Amino acid sequence: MRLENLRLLHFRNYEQVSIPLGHNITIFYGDNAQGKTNLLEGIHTAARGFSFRTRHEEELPSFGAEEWAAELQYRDRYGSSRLLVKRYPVRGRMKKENLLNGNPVTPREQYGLVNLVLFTPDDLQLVKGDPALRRKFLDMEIAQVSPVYYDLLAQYNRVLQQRNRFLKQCRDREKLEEAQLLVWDGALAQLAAGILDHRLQALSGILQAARQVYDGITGTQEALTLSYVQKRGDGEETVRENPGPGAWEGFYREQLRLRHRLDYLRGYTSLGPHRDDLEIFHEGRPLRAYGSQGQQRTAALALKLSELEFIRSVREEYPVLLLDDVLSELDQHRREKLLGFINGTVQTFLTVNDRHLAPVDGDVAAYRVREGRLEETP
Ligand SMILES: Nc1ncnc2c1ncn2[C@@H]1O[C@H](COP(=O)(O)OP(=O)(O)OP(=O)(O)O)[C@@H](O)[C@H]1O
Repeated sequence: MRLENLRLLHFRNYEQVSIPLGHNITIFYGDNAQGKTNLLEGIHTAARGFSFRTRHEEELPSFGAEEWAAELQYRDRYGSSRLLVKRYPVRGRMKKENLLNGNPVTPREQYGLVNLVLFTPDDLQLVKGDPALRRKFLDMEIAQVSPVYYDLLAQYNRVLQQRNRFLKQCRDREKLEEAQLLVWDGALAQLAAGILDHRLQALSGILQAARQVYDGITGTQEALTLSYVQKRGDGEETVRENPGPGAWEGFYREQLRLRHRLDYLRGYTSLGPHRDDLEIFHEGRPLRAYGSQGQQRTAALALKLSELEFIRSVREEYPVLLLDDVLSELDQHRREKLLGFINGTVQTFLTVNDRHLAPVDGDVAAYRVREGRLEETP
């Protein structure tokens, strides 16, 4: 997968820009608040159809503008293509179009077209931070290579919202309507089972890839392990086996039913993939509790880089890597490992304050970014 060109129109602090992206590594460097991240956001928005920084698309047009567009030219093993995402006013309303080579694409179709791995300083919190970060990590990784998983997640979230809404209605009426709740349980159980099965299947590939990086940085051997933890509302359980979606569906039906009262009192669904977590261990000890900050960051780095191998193993080509402001957060040893790992294998776009923090050579382009203008430098 190679990105070839990015065009932005009235996007953030770019009035109009066209940037050739064909190099192995492209570095956007400069002072704070100049527009470096806006460029990665532009790539992401054109590729995926949405920003990674905000859900509020009214923030994207340049100040004073209403319409904006982001266009990406890329090449994969099927040839060259063009993705265009634009939003503009029509009769007082905003209209958004997502086009692949001029033809409309749905968000689902678009999601897997350009495989991207995005790494931001927030991801360095992957080990210690909120469980939602680790769920998002898993979900984004799997959904990119599996449209089935993408659908399961979308449907699950919809049914979960409906079940939660129903629980709140019951609470407001002070009456638990079990028969209706069982109907929601059935719909949710089937989707939850599919999600859990996909996650557990993906996990061993992710671990294998993450270990290569982790061992390479720490000089250990298979020190990193992962376990999948089911939060069950009234406790938690490590999942050690995967009996398959049929068995999980039965499990969820039963366990959701047993939690009717608890869920009614709380007004939300206390069991399911939306509550689960990943526990990350170094030599058998949870890194979250016992790891040094360095170990935690190394594991986070290894897990993020595992996405590259995981996607390649399924898609047979590397995704593109977007590194937003991560280099300055890593010490020299980890920085060198990271750059050594990507250099020459993965097309990478990175932002950094100081050009010297990215001492890469080969097929590299560097741009100094100043107030939404780019200047190519050696
Ligand atoms: N919709 C918009 N229109 C015009 N300018 C915008 C818009 N949204 C953000 N900006 C400007 O973009 C700049 C921030 O850009 P960006 O987040 O890319 O910074 P950066 O160069 O990555 O900085 P840092 O190194 O601090 O992360 C700010 O000057 C901000 O005012």
